[in-house]
Formats: sequence, structure tokens, C-alpha cells
Amino acid sequence: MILDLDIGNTLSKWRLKDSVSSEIRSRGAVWTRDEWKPGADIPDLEVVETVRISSVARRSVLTQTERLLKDNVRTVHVARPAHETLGVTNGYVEPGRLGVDRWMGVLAGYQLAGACCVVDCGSAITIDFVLPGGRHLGGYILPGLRLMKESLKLGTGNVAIDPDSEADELLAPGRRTAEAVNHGIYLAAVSAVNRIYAEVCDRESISLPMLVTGGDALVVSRGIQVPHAIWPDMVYAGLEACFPLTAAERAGKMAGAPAPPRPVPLEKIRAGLAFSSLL
Ligand SMILES: Nc1ncnc2c1ncn2[C@@H]1O[C@H](COP(=O)(O)OP(=O)(O)O)[C@@H](O)[C@H]1O
Ligand SMILES: CC(C)(COP(=O)(O)O)[C@@H](O)C(=O)NCCC(=O)O
Ligand SMILES: [K+]
Repeated sequence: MILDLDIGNTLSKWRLKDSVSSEIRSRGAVWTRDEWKPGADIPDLEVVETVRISSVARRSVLTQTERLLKDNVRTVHVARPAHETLGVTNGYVEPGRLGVDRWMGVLAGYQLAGACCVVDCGSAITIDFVLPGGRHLGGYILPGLRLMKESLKLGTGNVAIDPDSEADELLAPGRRTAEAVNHGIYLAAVSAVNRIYAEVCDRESISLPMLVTGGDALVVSRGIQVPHAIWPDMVYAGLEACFPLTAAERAGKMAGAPAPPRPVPLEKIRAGLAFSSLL
């Protein structure tokens, strides 16, 4: 069995994948700040031969995780950002400084769709761009929904945005503090994604397919105006592409990959941008 780990700043996500059939056997998540303890939602290490890790948490989390795994597991692959991987050139001045979760997303996106825009809605919301030929432009980082809410310190932290709400409801003026906060941060997040996408497509004269991932992908997706696909396992797909182990992975198949969305014509994006500049 393969254990894939996507350690974010908030949640450490894991899944067990069958090395022969490539099927996902189980998955779960634990808070990144917590230690792995029996009884919690942690994987059964007895069945694991190989581990693949993407971690953006403090270095100590990775060190502890590696120590824990080395005793039980044969091989541990840890993903790192690089100058060039699988045809994608890292846009950062110092490539090693790019968050490895962003790098995994960009590699997965490029494998699936070629040039693309990758939006990861987790603790932070990150928006990255890759052009034809694999040139990663760099990207944008803003606080995620939860961080925005917590930074206000209005005691509304435990009133989550209802993930089933329609974008329309979430964009209406709030009539209680929690609602005003939730609608405010939601508008901030989706406006940023919509605007950044349009600005970069306009600058680069290309309409790019957009892929969306992360814990808040579903709710943010409802406010995104352009066609896009949601891909919850995008970071894992980057790990599969970097460290292919199963027959399906070696053949370039990434688990849970959506059909790449067909982007709207560039003229339409430009018209929307021109209109919003008037407001
Ligand atoms: N069941 C959940 N538990 C915790 N956070 C959740 C849950 N569902 C959605 N979220 C949202 O997802 C975010 C975490 O998403 P994730 O992509 O795992 O973040 P990270 O990779 O930064 O740890 C939280 O900040 C929260 O806004
Ligand atoms: C931007 C991030 C904090 C996002 O992390 P996440 O929300 O997925 O936990 C992470 O990718 C990171 O620590 N990046 C390093 C800085 C950078 O990418 O420039
Ligand atoms: K993120």
C-alpha cells in the first residue's frame, strides 16, 4: 500500500492507495498541530510500503513525520520545489521558496491540461499560472476564508460559511455580525480569484483552463465566473506525477483527474475586465 500525505498549515490529509490496482482504499485528515495518536483518524502503517509527502507545515512537522515513518516503512519520498520538473519551469526567483503544495498543483495541472491556472483554497488561497511550454509565471497568495475570519477577532470563528449556500446568498449584505463577516470574506476571496484570472489572461493574451482545489474549493467555486474544474486530489496527483509507483501512474493516469474545462474566448474575459474597470 502507498501512503500519500498532503500536510497543509491547517490539516494533514492522508490517503492509502493500492500499489497494484491503483485504487484509493481509505483516506482521512488530522489537524496539523496535533500529534498522530492512536484512536485518531490516522492510517494503518502496518500495510504501508512507500510514502509520498508534500508538506508546507513547520519543518519540525516533517522531521517528526519522517522519523515516525522511517521505522515502519521501506521508502519515503519527500517532494520539493525545483527549478524544472516534468516540463514546468518554476517562475520563482528562488525556486526552492515556492510552496511545495503549489508546485504539486502546478505540475498536476500542467500534466492534465497543459497551460493552466491553479487555485488552491486552503489556509491560504493561492493562484498560480503556467503558460504553454511550461513557463510557470509565479502567482498570488492571499489569506484563506478561515484566516480572514479569524484575523477580524469578532468572535464569529465558529460560524462557518454554509458550504451548501448559493453564491447569491453569500454575496447579499449581512444582517448579523457573523453573516456580515462571512459574506465580506467570501466576496473578497471570489472577487480576487475572478479578477486575478482575468488580469493575467489579459496580460498574457491567453484564455487558460482553471483548476480549483483545497478544503474550501466547493464553496469558492460557486462564486467563480469562468468555467473551471474542481480537483480535490490535485496535490496528491502532483505526488503521483513526481514519484510514479503503480502501473496506472507510470502510464500518466492521475487519480480523480477531472475533464479539463474548456475556457471561454479571450475576448469575453477582456470584455468582463473592461466592464469591471468602469465600476
Ligand atoms: N471539515 C473541515 N475541517 C477543517 N477545515 C475545513 C473543513 N472543511 C472545509 N474546511 C476549510 O478548509 C480549510 C483547510 O483546507 P486545506 O486545503 O486542507 O488547508 P491546508 O492545506 O492549508 O491545511 C480550512 O481553513 C477551512 O476553511
Ligand atoms: C502559501 C502557502 C502558505 C499555502 O499553504 P496552505 O494554505 O496550503 O497550507 C504555502 O504554499 C507556503 O508556505 N508557501 C511558501 C511561500 C510561497 O509559496 O511563496
Ligand atoms: K492553499
